[in-house]
Amino acid sequence: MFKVIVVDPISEEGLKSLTDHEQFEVDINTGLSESELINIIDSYDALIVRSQTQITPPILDAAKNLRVVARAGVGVDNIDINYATKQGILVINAPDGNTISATEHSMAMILSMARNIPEAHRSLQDGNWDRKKYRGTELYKKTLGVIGAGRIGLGVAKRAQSFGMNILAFDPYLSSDDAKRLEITRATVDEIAEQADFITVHTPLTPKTKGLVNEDFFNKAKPNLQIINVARGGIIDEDALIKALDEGKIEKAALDVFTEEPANNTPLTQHEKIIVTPHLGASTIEAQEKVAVSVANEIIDIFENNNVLHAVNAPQMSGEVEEELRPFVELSRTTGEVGIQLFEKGPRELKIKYHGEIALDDTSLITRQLVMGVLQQDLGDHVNLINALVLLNEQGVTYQIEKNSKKYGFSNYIELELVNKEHSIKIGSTVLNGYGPRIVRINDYPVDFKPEKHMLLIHHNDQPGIVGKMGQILGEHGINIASMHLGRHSIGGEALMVLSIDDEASEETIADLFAIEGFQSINKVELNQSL
Ligand SMILES: NC(=O)c1ccc[n+]([C@@H]2O[C@H](COP(=O)([O-])OP(=O)(O)OC[C@H]3O[C@@H](n4cnc5c(N)ncnc54)[C@H](O)[C@@H]3O)[C@@H](O)[C@H]2O)c1
Ligand SMILES: O=C(O)[C@H](O)COP(=O)(O)O
Repeated sequence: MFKVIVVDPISEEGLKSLTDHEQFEVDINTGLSESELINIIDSYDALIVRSQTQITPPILDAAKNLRVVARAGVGVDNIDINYATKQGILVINAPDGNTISATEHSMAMILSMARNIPEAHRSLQDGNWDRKKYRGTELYKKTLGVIGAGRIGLGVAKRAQSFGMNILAFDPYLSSDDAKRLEITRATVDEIAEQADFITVHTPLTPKTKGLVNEDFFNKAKPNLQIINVARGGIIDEDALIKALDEGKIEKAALDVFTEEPANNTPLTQHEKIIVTPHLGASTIEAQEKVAVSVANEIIDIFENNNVLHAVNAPQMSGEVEEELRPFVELSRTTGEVGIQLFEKGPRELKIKYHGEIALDDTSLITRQLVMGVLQQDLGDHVNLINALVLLNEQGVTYQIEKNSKKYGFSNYIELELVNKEHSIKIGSTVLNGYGPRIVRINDYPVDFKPEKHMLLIHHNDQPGIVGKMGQILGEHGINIASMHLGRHSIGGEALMVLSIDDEASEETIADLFAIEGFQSINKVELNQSL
């Protein structure tokens, strides 16, 4: 049984797949303070939020069993993603469930602002009939600047085009082909500031977008500019906005979102040139149901099938992709496990190479598996696919990836090199058609073995009789040899022997083996499981 807690108001209808599921117990407990949530969070496997509840490091520290934080909506700025990642907690969102509602709300804000609807409504309710004061502006043939042309930004652009508006858009990811197809003109932030009559922002709030619209921007703006923010408070610098309105540098603003929420009786909510709504962009019956259905179904899929569709802090994973990559996934973790056990001191750098067909795939999952294999030796089960790269960085180990689609003797080849100041070691592995995963290189030795649970890697001189002596000693210690592979540079030179044995070799066994003349070093390699 998995326990899920819902801490913000979410459509209960939309959560039905989860609440009706026999494997899940769902508690709805909204409006908790941070300390109240800290007191109860350790018994939950998954947590569902909207934008109200801040998911802070102390909450994540207390969440000893938490595997997933699910955001029933788009913006994840209320969740400390870096901390969740470090703790190995998966964060997912529902990226498209509220797109239409937020798009329509943006249009409602633009139209309300252009035609003074909230002010005129209030005035009429106060008993006035003032037609002159509330004269508005047409959208037709005006220029709309869209900053952030993603789902909502492009949705607004499309609707504004149907009003006859020209669209300028700034988004680093908007290609010229897409812009052409959508009849949108790509522009810089400055060009938008200088040319737009209306501006709407639809980026996430990030260090880069915080204050993207600022005093400098307003200094370049046209005096008739009307600007809206239905994305996140802070993308438009709030002090600069008030100053620009007060100094008549721009005409009006419409805000659905604020740096501090709830925003009650603030200079922004009370300003006569700003119309406001209390973060209502996603507040429709339809959007709330869609985001709830999305997170509920995804939580079930994660716990039942390990499928992750909308990961915020992990590579996308699905049963299908994993099935396709399964031999590589297991091989790469094992390659990491073997590598770290052959490397005596801690590595400072990992050099990862993908050659052949595998280089054409998205290898992010495989890289994380390699790193997990390396780190789990020292950090244990705490390391998972979510936090592997963060923990590697915390250990002071850098990594680099090289990809080359040219074949390297095999149709696919993965190489892990562990490096520190004193030495380095290379482990090469592949998946052989019909034979499965193999380790095919250790440093300069060509080898060919299937990694098994208990192994010994022995550097020795290539001389007659050595194998017999070794078999005898292992036999005396009651250890059966499952397989043996030899790799050497030249006859009579240095050689490498890889033994798979049925039981773990004790220190005593290894000491006895080491006494054999010609044995130079023995590395015991213990895997979590055989491949
Ligand atoms: N008011 C509400 O209730 C409400 C509802 C839904 C979404 N939102 C907010 O709207 C925002 C956009 O949502 P979306 O669904 O369109 O997301 P999206 O991911 O589809 O689009 C965001 C776009 O912003 C672009 N972008 C990122 N950094 C940028 C930068 N520095 N400059 C320009 N563009 C940049 C991205 O390339 C992307 O195209 C999010 O912050 C979300 O939280 C608010
Ligand atoms: O990012 C979002 O999805 C919106 O801001 C909606 O937030 P809400 O779920 O708190 O309404």
